[in-house]
Amino acid sequence: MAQYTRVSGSVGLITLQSPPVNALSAAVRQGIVDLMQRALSEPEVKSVVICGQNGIFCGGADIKEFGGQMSGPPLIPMIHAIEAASKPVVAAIEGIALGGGLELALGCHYRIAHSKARVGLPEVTLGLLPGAGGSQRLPRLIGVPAALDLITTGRHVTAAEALKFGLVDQITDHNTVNVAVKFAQRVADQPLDARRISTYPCLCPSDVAVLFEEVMQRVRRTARGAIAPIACVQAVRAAATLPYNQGMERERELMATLFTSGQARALQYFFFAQRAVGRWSMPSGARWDTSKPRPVHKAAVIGLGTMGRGITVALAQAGFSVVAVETQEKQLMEAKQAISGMLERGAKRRGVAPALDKINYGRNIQSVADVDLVIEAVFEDMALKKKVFQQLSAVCKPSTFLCSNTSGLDIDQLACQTRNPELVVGMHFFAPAHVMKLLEVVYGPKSSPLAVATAMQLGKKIGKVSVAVGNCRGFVGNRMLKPYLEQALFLLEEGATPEFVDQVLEEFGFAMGVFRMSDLSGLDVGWKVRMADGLAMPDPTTGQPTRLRQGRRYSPLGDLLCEQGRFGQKTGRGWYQYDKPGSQVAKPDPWLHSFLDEYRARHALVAHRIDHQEVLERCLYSMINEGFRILEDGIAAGPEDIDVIYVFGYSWPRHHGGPMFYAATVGLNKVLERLEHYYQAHPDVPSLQPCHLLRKLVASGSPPIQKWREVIKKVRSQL
Ligand SMILES: CCC/C=C/C(=O)SCCNC(=O)CCNC(=O)[C@H](O)C(C)(C)COP(=O)([O-])OP(=O)([O-])OC[C@H]1O[C@@H](n2cnc3c(N)ncnc32)[C@H](O)[C@@H]1OP(=O)([O-])[O-]
Repeated sequence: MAQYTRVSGSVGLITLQSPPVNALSAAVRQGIVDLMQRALSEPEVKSVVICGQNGIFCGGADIKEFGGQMSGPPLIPMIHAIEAASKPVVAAIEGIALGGGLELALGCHYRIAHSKARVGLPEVTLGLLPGAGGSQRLPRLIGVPAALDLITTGRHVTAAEALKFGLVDQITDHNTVNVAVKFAQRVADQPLDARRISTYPCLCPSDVAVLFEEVMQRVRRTARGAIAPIACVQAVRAAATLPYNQGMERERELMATLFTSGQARALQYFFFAQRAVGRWSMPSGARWDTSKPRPVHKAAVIGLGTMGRGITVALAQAGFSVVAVETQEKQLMEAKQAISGMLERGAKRRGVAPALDKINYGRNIQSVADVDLVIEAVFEDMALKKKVFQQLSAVCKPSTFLCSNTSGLDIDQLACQTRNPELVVGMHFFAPAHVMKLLEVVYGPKSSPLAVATAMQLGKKIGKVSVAVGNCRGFVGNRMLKPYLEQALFLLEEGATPEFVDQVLEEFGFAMGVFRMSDLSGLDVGWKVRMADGLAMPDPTTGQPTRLRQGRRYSPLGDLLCEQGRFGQKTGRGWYQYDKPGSQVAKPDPWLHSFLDEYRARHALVAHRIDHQEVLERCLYSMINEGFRILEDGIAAGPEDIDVIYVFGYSWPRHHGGPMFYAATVGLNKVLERLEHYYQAHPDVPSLQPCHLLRKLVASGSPPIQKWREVIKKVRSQL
């Protein structure tokens, strides 16, 4: 919807009204079309201002409309009509002008922005391109290099940067609508021919062909299979090489392909999934909207290893007072230096002062007595963590929330060490903790909704996408990773090479295949965990064969490499070889290939030809199957939680939506059928056995992902 008022006698003011972000829904577009006609037909009106209500200009096209039948006036002719208007039209940009919102502003003859406004063309992040003339007008206004940057990255720019580009005509610290109205009065009788961006020539640098080639190469490298960034480059190239009308035709063709693509559906699903995880719920019925968080002013971090340092930086940068505790003097000094360096570099990047004074360092746990929330980040060892929780419980105020940064240990066991187990939750950060967006907030059986709400709120304040999950070994992310890693090892045993498995996964869109990732993070990390679990050594008492542990198939390949000191990049050898320890350039290692041959011969394994499809299906479907088990167990409330965890924490390619969305696009019956096939071939691998919920969903006709929660509820109620 949109509202019309006449202000200062001669200015027609059109206000977009569609909370929360004044998206260009069918009703809003109809409103703009009708009210523009009205403003142009009223003789007293000499100029027009378009603004948005509640200090927000426009968040772009209404993404909710994309899935269904589009109705109402289309955007392109609406924007053309504004540009062709005989009276000056001024966009008064407050808050944001994004996507179609900025394209609307580009159709206006002038743009006035508030100094705190942000503008951008983020369509690429939704699998689209700026298809309402944005790809053609922006390069004509700000030049090809800047337009390519904005359109291919989708980044939002500040009003100051927009002014520098010439994207807006003026910025103001005052009431933007008032300033725009005065401006509109001033330009009321000025000629408009020079203000219609579609008539501008597209000014290109002399080496424009080289520029396009470079950008295309960069985009192909970083897009990891995403098609929208490539189409964005092609659309801008059309602006640079074709007359406006032909460029618009090219924009339309490219947009038509993107609009109906699976990638656009996945990215738009993911947009809403990211927001859905904030509306968390617990199996007890506690929810985000009925559980109030308690404010946290002062926090503490215990243990200043890699994770503790990152968490301290994240807290300090967000403005929290932090008590950072490390009992070892040498570690404390090193940590202090490292944290200061991280804060200084971050502040320099953001052009602010480093938050060094937000942190008080100490060696004594007593110094956390008065904090509101503690994040324990000591070594991943249950006995050690239990001891720390006992101490914290004795030292802290009774109301202090006690959180553990663990990647998979039992939160309940830690809660049991404290006086107030209801105030204990897990906060699983991902390394580097001040950079990675994901936070798993883990509730145990005793955790109160208050504690979950407070941890979720804290996560939001430090810029994380927080997902509330239940307590089980590995929580959601690492629990699903286990069958994926396991399949990758089995594939090596059966004839594949690390290079081939990685290549398939990287072609799918992962930033790194499983073996390159393992070399980067260090093979010894998992080895230590497997040793603690009694898995890494064959059991001499039972005489079990080495490829069978605890009753199921087990691959000792990783353990065997570790026994040889091959820990990955840090030792210069792992699944690959490196020029020297610490080097990042992975090269295939002939030694490893012979080692695999010998291993297969020793275990009488006959290598067979493993193709692309088998790698992808076994690695991904076994992981997805675990995802269904997680939903069945109530560890994640819905598929969106799993998908957000995987995209933000495990570099799952966003244009595939996340593992659960991917399963829905492949077809649940196909996933089920292939899992059955592989389970039959490998009956000693329980993770390949299709789980009950997957069967139930298929039996219910494979409903769309948005309806899975209903089936999940039924399955859980029957348990
Ligand atoms: C076809 C021609 C070409 C044009 C293409 C386009 O324009 S493509 C579009 C290009 N535009 C973009 O890509 C911009 C996408 N939006 C954003 O980046 C951010 O939402 C924000 C920066 C506008 C506000 O951030 P913030 O942290 O302050 O708030 P928040 O993020 O929590 O959102 C609040 C609520 O608004 C909802 N909602 C938001 N936008 C839209 C929308 N366009 N539509 C529908 N809904 C939208 C959002 O779902 C949420 O709903 P909930 O969960 O409360 O029910």
